[in-house]
Amino acid sequence: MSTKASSTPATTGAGARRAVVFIDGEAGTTGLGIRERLAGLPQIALRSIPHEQRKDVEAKRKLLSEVDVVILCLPDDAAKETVALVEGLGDRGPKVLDASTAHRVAPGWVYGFAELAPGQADAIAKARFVANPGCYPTGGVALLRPLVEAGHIGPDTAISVNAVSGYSGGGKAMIEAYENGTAPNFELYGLSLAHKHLPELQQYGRLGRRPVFVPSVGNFRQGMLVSVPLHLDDLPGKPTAADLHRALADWYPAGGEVEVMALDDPAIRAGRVEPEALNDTNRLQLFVFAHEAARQAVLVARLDNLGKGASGAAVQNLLLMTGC
Ligand SMILES: NC(=O)C1=CN([C@@H]2O[C@H](COP(=O)(O)OP(=O)(O)OC[C@H]3O[C@@H](n4cnc5c(N)ncnc54)[C@H](OP(=O)(O)O)[C@@H]3O)[C@@H](O)[C@H]2O)C=CC1
Ligand SMILES: CC(=O)N[C@@H](CCC(=O)OP(=O)(O)O)C(=O)O
Repeated sequence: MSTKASSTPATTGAGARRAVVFIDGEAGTTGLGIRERLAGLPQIALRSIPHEQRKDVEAKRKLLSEVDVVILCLPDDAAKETVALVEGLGDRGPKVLDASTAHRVAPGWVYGFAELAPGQADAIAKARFVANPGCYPTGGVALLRPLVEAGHIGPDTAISVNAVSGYSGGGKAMIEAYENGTAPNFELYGLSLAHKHLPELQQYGRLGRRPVFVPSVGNFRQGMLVSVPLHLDDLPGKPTAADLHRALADWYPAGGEVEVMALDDPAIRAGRVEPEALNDTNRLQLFVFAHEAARQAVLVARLDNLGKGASGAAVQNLLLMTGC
């Protein structure tokens, strides 16, 4: 797979070339999660910079010219700096998979949500620059895009998205605050209503109006729920909850990472759902809760913020980008 003459020779037991990958920010929460997942994939060879040189620009530039793909697990500003180094290398530069927020709605970048729409996985496979989605938009876009495409959500429909995340979503600093007991057990945040995930949520959800987005974080390490309350009579064509469920089920192929839960699923019958059931997986579950007589529904997405919301999706994209 490697196309770089100077790459460390990398062969599988069968002698086939392996894709050579550098994770910039490999010691952070997302980087570590990707490394753990890649440990079981012999078709990927990892290259690293010694820890004490991890922010050394020259060391980075050299390694970038020797790998097939760089995965950016960095704060936004640092991600932009590494992208500038890659661009400076021209054709000798690697493909880029950016896990930060820096490029998700930037021109020239492909959104790394393979299940977004037909053809998206192919677009990721062919792209030089791929932006891994945010954890919350992964759930929100997965719920909303099919309903927009089916005409159940119109350009004028007002949408609110509520969500709760495990504290690992805030990276090393938030993990430390929760684990040393200095963070609250639960809090709403983003209440200036300008969370960094709004642009991608609106763009890839194809929402005509800016949604109201209210995230929250609780005292559990990982796991996530994203929910969208709906008044069915306010939607175009006044659909039933079964209509919404059918639109979701028709959109996602059976057997993929996105699973539309049956209307008689135990969680739906019980009227409750918890956030941790998909931890350490790359799966995403979608639920339609409803009170048909009251003409109300609540859509819920469940995922692991570190799985399909970050490192799991990154590995899925890496395999598409390398053809491994
Ligand atoms: N945690 C999550 O659930 C998700 C995170 N993301 C995104 O992924 C990115 C990384 O987040 P996360 O892993 O949580 O963050 P962490 O804070 O856990 O890790 C960030 C890592 O980047 C390193 N770093 C910072 N600047 C540089 C630099 N210039 N060169 C090399 N390394 C550098 C840090 O090292 P040091 O500490 O030594 O400075 C640290 O190890 C962010 O953009 C985040 O928004 C995306 C989806 C979900
Ligand atoms: C609990 C918590 O703080 N979560 C983070 C989002 C984590 C994430 O997905 O950030 P990316 O945009 O880089 O993907 C936040 O709200 O900023």
